[in-house]
Amino acid sequence: MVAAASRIEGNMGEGINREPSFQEEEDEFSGVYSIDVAVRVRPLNSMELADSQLHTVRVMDEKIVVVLDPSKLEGGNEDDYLRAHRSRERRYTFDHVFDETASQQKVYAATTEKLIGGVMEGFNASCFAYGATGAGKTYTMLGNKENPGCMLLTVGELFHRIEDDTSKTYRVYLTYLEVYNENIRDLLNPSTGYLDLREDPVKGICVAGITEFSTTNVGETMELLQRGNLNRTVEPTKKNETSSRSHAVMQIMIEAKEKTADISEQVKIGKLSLIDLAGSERASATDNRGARLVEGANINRSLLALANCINALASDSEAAARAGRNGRRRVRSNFVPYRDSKLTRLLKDSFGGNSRTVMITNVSPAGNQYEETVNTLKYANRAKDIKTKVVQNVVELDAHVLQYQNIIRELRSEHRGQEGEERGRLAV
Ligand SMILES: Nc1ncnc2c1ncn2[C@@H]1O[C@H](COP(=O)(O)OP(=O)(O)OP(=O)(O)O)[C@@H](O)[C@H]1O
Repeated sequence: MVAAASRIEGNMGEGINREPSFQEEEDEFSGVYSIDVAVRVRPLNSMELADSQLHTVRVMDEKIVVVLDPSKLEGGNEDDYLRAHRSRERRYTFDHVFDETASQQKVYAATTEKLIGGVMEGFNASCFAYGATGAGKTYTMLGNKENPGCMLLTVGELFHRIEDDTSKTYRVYLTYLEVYNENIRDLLNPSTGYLDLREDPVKGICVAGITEFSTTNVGETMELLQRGNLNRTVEPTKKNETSSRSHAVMQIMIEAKEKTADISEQVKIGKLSLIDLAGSERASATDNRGARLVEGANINRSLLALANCINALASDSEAAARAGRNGRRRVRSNFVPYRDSKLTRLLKDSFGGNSRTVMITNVSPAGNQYEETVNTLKYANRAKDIKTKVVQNVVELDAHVLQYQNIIRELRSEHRGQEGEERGRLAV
């Protein structure tokens, strides 16, 4: 089987002169954004060290990543290689590149932290970790007790800022789901079985029947996340002892309302999606059989669908930019095959819609992971070209008042009915 990522074509050294991510409109959060793409290189693990695997990835200026072909390195000095084989190396530029010494805090500060302010102001944002199996996605997104990852650090900071903001009242609730073998399961309430996606004209893509848990502090949120993780589908594979076999999506919804709001005030509703994708993998490299092989095929199917969407969206953005440079208006856009998998339907907003999006690309530096690393970087390089348009989600409070009025009306009529029954009984 060919790894999903291999469908993405990238040129050696492409993107070196890339401008940093930008906002085309003049206001703090709304506007057109390029997807922010970061790369994180994990350290060689104990097995790779015991196996004397070559370290084939170099990071320069926290922006450039260079991958050396291990077949040209065998027996040679890695630094000599750099001088002798400059033309053979693969070199990419990204918004941020973190080497193996980068702390969880550093990765978080450059990626998800900058999404928090917008989400509190009613904007949507997404961060997802992409990479080969065992490359460090779950470590980056979730981490562990000693080194919490982006999900927990983001939630911590979010509640910090909510506490500090005395001008508004906030309501925070969260959902946590997995996409496993093309089925959606609620990780916080797995007894609900498989859930369906639907498109809401106001909320965008929604999972019908998913349980939303209201949360008021970090401790509560961590408990919910831990509970959800116990329900996540994880199996040992040859490449990773605790390989995530599903895509996990945590969504935090934040409703913000001015404390001084009068009856016609507005409610801002922001949504932050934090996504730990399952690892892309080659069946030949993982030696998987039976159920693991079927899972792998489904994982690759959804990642291939994601790659195809990224390709279509990136081509659109390039064509629009070209048309703009030539003073033309581009009218035709590519068909984006979101419907090819549950994952792409679920992430439609994150890529092609109303969301500021950060992609964290995880790679291993080990020589025996060379192909996976290069494929992953090509994929990420393509994603840099995608642009999303971010707008604020505002709901008129009048609509809520109307809802409450309806509820009060129903309760009153129920109460009246009960009173009637009571009177009837007394009269008998
Ligand atoms: N930056 C890092 N520093 C230290 N250890 C790391 C780092 N990244 C990953 N690891 C370790 O490497 C192992 C594999 O990482 P992880 O489980 O995060 O991979 P993954 O990409 O989520 O894999 P899969 O797709 O199979 O679930 C874990 O033991 C993890 O703790």
